[in-house]
Amino acid sequence: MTCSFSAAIRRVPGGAFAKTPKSQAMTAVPMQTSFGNLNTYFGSWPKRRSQFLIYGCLNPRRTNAIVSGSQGCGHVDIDVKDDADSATDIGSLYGGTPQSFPATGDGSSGGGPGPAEAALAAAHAAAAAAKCLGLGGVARRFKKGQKLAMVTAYDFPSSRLAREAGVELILVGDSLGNCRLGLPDTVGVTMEDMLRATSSVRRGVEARPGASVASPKPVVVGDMPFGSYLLLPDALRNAAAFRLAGAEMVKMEGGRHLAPFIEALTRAGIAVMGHIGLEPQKALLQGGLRLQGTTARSAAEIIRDAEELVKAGAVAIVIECVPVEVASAVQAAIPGVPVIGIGAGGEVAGQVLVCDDLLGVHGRPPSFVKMFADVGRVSANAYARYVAEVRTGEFPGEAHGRPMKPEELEKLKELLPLVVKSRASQVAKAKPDAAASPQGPQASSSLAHRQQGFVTNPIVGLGSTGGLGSLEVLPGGRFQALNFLGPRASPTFAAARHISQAASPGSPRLAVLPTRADLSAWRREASARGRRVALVPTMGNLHEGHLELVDQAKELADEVLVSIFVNPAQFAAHEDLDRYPRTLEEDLKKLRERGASAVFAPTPGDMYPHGSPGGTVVVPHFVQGRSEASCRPEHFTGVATVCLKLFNLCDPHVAIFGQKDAMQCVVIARMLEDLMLDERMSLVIAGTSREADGLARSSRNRYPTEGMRQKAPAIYRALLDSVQAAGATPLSVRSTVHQMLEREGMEVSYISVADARGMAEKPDSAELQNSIVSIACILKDNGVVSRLLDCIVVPGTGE
Ligand SMILES: Nc1nc(=O)c2c([nH]1)NC[C@@H]1CN(c3ccc(C(=O)N[C@@H](CCC(=O)O)C(=O)O)cc3)CN21
Ligand SMILES: CC(C)C(=O)C(=O)O
Repeated sequence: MTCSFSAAIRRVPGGAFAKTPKSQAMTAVPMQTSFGNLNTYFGSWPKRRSQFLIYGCLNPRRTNAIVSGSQGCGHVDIDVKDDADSATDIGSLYGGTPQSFPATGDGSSGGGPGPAEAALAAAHAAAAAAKCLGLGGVARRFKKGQKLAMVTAYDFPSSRLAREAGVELILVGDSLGNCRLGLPDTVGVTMEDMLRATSSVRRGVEARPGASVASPKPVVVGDMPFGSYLLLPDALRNAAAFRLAGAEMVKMEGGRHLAPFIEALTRAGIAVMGHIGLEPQKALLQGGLRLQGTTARSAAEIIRDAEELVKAGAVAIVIECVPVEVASAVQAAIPGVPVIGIGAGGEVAGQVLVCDDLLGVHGRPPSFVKMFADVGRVSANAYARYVAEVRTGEFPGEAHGRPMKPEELEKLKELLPLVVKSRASQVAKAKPDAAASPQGPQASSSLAHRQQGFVTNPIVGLGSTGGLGSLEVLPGGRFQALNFLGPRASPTFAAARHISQAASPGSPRLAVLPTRADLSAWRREASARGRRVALVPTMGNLHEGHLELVDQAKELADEVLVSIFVNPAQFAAHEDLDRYPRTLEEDLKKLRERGASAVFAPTPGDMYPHGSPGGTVVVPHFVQGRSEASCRPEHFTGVATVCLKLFNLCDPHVAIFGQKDAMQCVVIARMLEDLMLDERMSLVIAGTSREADGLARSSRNRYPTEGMRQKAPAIYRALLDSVQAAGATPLSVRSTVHQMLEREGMEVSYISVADARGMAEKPDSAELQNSIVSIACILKDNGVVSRLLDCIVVPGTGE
């Protein structure tokens, strides 16, 4: 430790400590300082060490007490061995003996580290995490051949996440403009924007990391925005502003013409990172955001630029969007300086990516980006759930609010008897028995939904004839009313859609995906483009009901993927698997006209490589023996299994089913919940699509003879009449429907009035609200037998 009394440790904006010249008259880095000491000017200083330097105090506990919040200014210059990667130098600075990290699981000490060793290890880890990697640390890792990871950050949380992940460098990129400010490109970003971002990023780096983080703090690089370094004085002033805002280095786009700037900045104590290849601030002159250095001549220019920048003092170089070989040659030409590539291959010292690109939150990432997570999608689901839960009253729940102390509440009631009493009593009464609450519709209905976890659109199935209204089953298996009614039902809307399709000839194009491999390629492309995907699973033989699902899917996502697969596993041996109508060409034509994006039409062998149903199946036990499952015991296992396969393959944001197959909807909703798929997708149940006379549309409607067709609408009429009758109960519905349909000569396989969530049959005299009334009928005519299904949902009260 040598004392030369030439520098001061100052607290800089953002709270970090930096080493600066003692007097303002001096250059940023004192001329007499040793080369080895240079690095100490470019990192920010760990608080403990700075405090020691400021006060020259050997007792760290005492300094903690003295310094907090002070604007420290001292005068000790020390020759710090910049060894931020080893956890020893804080100890030696304070006079401790260097300790080696206790080896975990070391048998010699008889069963791992004891409490003292563990505490020491934790202390070392904390000390390491509190340090700054600094330019010296980066240089050391580079010399050791370790690859360097740099990522952009623009604010506190993105910086904290990057720091906790252990990146070496954080770039406060001017991509702030297009990524976070909604600008068309990076050109409109101002110094003000960048400084605010830089100080926030600095705070994220300084925030106390999670307990498991042992890596030192990364170096923060400020990206000089367009126009901030046109003239040398601008460059100096603006770079200094970055330094004060918390950046340890600045990055500038440009070739050898920047050499004098880099020399001047370096002389002023500001480290510079060059940026060559694609320079987005110059995109207009470079022919757009495209690959650079594609010719031998231009590649050679780039390599010379790199050499000149390094000669001028650049401590690192970003190279963007050039062929792999060019980036590799740049690194070879400047072996002493790390080259950080983006879209430039792996033969360089490190990589940089825009955080929004790797997280999947940027709409249009460049093609060289790898998306490491689909955070955009996770977020979209979270927002959708939030909105839905606010609307249904599910949120806030009891855990999300605080009650008033009873005695204060009493006093308040006395003060304001009219206002307070009524509300408090409502809540108090509604709680124990929500459904039976005689209170206002608001309180009782929202609590009823919560109890049942079920919200219905009151119009679904009740008196409507078209495919109107729909239910969304939210993550967590809840149903939410979706309002497709307005625009869909209006003729103007239909006309507008017609015109918009006609106006773009040749599109929409329908991708036909006959194999899993085709699907997977299509799906990846959709992901890469940040497109939301809605899946409409079908067995083909498409009718208007399916096409209405496609319409609704278009409202919910960017791409509509329709699967067409006649699933052998859901047909029992005696059922009509072989006779099931297969009309692929017609189906494709209809989907093309309707504007679906893609059709996945696999073979049974592709879906069941080990034969159907295969060794592993999904069994929805909870419906066994109930309504449709009582007739077709294996059917729902086949349905759930194939849907799970389809969800895994298609990875949709949302899947849409028609409500007509009520039990199927309940089975899928429950599967999503039980197998925790609801974390990544939601389910929308669309209202049953009906012919003008009320007959539910079905792929099987081709079967009925003309005579059957005449009779079939009686099914829906019977359902409606029975539930709308005054004082209707589950018992009355069951018996009325039976009588009405048997009078028509139909055979009722079952008529079920079930709890909408679990499909448990409701007791005879239970409330009819929140039930699914479902039916299967057998029609016979001239030796032809047909089985027709229908259902309606009876909504809860108060909606
Ligand atoms: N989100 C985001 N990611 C970035 O990587 C990034 C930004 N924004 N903004 C600032 C600059 C601009 N960058 C970009 C932006 C787009 C392409 C791009 O689309 N390139 C085409 C290459 C076309 C060609 O080679 O001709 C591509 O398809 O990747 C490249 C770099 C890199 N930077
Ligand atoms: C793409 C990287 C290198 C960048 O300059 C930015 O994010 O602004």
